[in-house]
Amino acid sequence: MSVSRLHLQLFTPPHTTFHHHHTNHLPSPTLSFPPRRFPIIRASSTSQIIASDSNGAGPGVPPDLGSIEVDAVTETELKENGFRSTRRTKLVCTVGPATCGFEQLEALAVGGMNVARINMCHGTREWHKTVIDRVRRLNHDKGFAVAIMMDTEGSEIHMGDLAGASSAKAEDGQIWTFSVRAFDSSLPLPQRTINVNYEGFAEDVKVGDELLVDGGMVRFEVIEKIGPDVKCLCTDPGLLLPRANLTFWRNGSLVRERNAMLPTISSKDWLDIDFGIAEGVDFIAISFVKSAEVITHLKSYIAARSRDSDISVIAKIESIDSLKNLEEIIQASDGAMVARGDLGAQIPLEQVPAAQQRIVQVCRQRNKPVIVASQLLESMIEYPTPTRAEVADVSEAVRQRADALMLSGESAMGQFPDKALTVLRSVSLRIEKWWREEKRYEATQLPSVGSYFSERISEEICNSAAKMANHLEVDALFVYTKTGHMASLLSRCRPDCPIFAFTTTPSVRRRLNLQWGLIPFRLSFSDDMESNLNKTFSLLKARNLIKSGDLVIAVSDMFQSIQVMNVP
Ligand SMILES: Nc1ncnc2c1ncn2[C@@H]1O[C@H](COP(=O)(O)OP(=O)(O)O)[C@@H](O)[C@H]1O
Ligand SMILES: C=C(OP(=O)(O)O)C(=O)O
Ligand SMILES: [K+]
Ligand SMILES: [Mg+2]
Repeated sequence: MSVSRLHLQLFTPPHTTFHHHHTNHLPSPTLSFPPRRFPIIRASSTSQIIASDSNGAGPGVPPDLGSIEVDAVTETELKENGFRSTRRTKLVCTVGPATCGFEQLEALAVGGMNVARINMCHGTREWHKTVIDRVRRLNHDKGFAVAIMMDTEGSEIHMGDLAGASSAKAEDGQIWTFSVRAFDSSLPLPQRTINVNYEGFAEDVKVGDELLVDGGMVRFEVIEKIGPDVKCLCTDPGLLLPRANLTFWRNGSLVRERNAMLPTISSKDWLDIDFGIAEGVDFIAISFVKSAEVITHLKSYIAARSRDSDISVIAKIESIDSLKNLEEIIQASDGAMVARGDLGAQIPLEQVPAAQQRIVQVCRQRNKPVIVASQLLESMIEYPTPTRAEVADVSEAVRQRADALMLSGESAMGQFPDKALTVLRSVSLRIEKWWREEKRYEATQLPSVGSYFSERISEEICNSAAKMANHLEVDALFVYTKTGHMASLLSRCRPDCPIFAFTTTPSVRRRLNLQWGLIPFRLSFSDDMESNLNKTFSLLKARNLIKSGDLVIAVSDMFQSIQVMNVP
């Protein structure tokens, strides 16, 4: 065999960190540590590698073939299409009445759902628990690694439940009453009456204000206030849906009176968060985030409550304040969502695309996963094919290289959840392929994100490894990562080849599912890279996921090196 192996290695103390502000005063880490065990660049024959066994057993001992876990769908995709064409953009599906059954969830998982989202605005905690249990069972029984995201209700102003009706039609010229009264829930609501959840509503609105349902799907004008009741004239007819969001506008701008003082996390949200922690969800998405403090506060709450504090906090960017404080919020969070539904009700619609572009870019720079959400395929709630405009919108999010795309009503209550997922999948694949073929390297500058010198070394290693992978046209990047950090640094570079991320814990593996280009595997590994590589090669080869001769680049967070090699 004429395979060669290139090994670049940097030495820093594994557990010592230097604050980079101090690097002028401290000796360089490379100088203060023992001499290198290997030359910086080494070429060696791969035949040596096969001889040693991962568990320290001698040659000839069969490797533990059952000990690598990869998502069943990804495995099929890798086998059928080879690595290069796997999907890089991740898919989040909101689970609702249309998709909460076990078989329906399975169909979504088979269709490529990476993360299942439950929206605490709707349904009961028992209902959500059933969904969580089903996803867990699906993962356990069928070999998926679908992560669970719980989305809080937040203190938005919204309509009540329509007393059980699935919708109500508001016609042009009709007078409707929006009321903060506590109606008897066992009785039907009086005709053309809508309950509002925000107690200050009747005080805050003024005659002449415009009332927008779901950011303008239906419009009213406030014509009279009578105690707790607000009489409104319908000016743009449409369908009112249970718990639809309400905003009111005066002289062309959003009214933010006492409602702007509502807490980001309401008392009901805290109960939901406790529920999420108890259930061990993987992500908690926080609605209507206004500042970084609320995120920091929640993160310390989670760290104190949950055993391994391994729940990621996603900031939903959907308010004027969240755009104002965007950089700090994203810095404090573990990821963000471009929540275009409410965002489009708070800023003029024509500003939403630029806001999306900026949020995606800031997330990428700060190395945080970002989800583009809401109305991607809205027409598919009712129709089996998307509009051309929707396809163009999905393409744009993929072209911006967002980590993930999300379905809301399309999967929660639409008639074609699986078809909608197929559209996201095929459009993602096509645009990603087009990007690679056109060699559209972006000019995006990736600033350093770490504050410690050792973190900066990891970043430089990942940046270089990704660049080498592109230039050498390797088949895959391998990353051995306990916390997932090195994997995210590679993902941030958006390399041409997929990234096989090996991690030891199931929860890290599930969370990596949200990040662009990562194929997460669970594998127990040691601090010895030689044996990790041997073990991985034999396990993946045994499952026909890689073959002799494939060119890979490997990095790890235990050992600061870049290795280039052919699979033996
Ligand atoms: N758990 C649920 N139970 C009932 N309906 C749901 C549930 N989750 C979502 N839905 C339905 O799907 C629609 C779209 O979901 P989503 O976008 O998450 O919520 P919203 O419209 O409140 O922003 C909701 O308006 C609601 O009609
Ligand atoms: C995703 C969003 O939030 P929710 O569906 O909870 O309103 C949104 O507003 O776009
Ligand atoms: K929500
Ligand atoms: Mg929202």
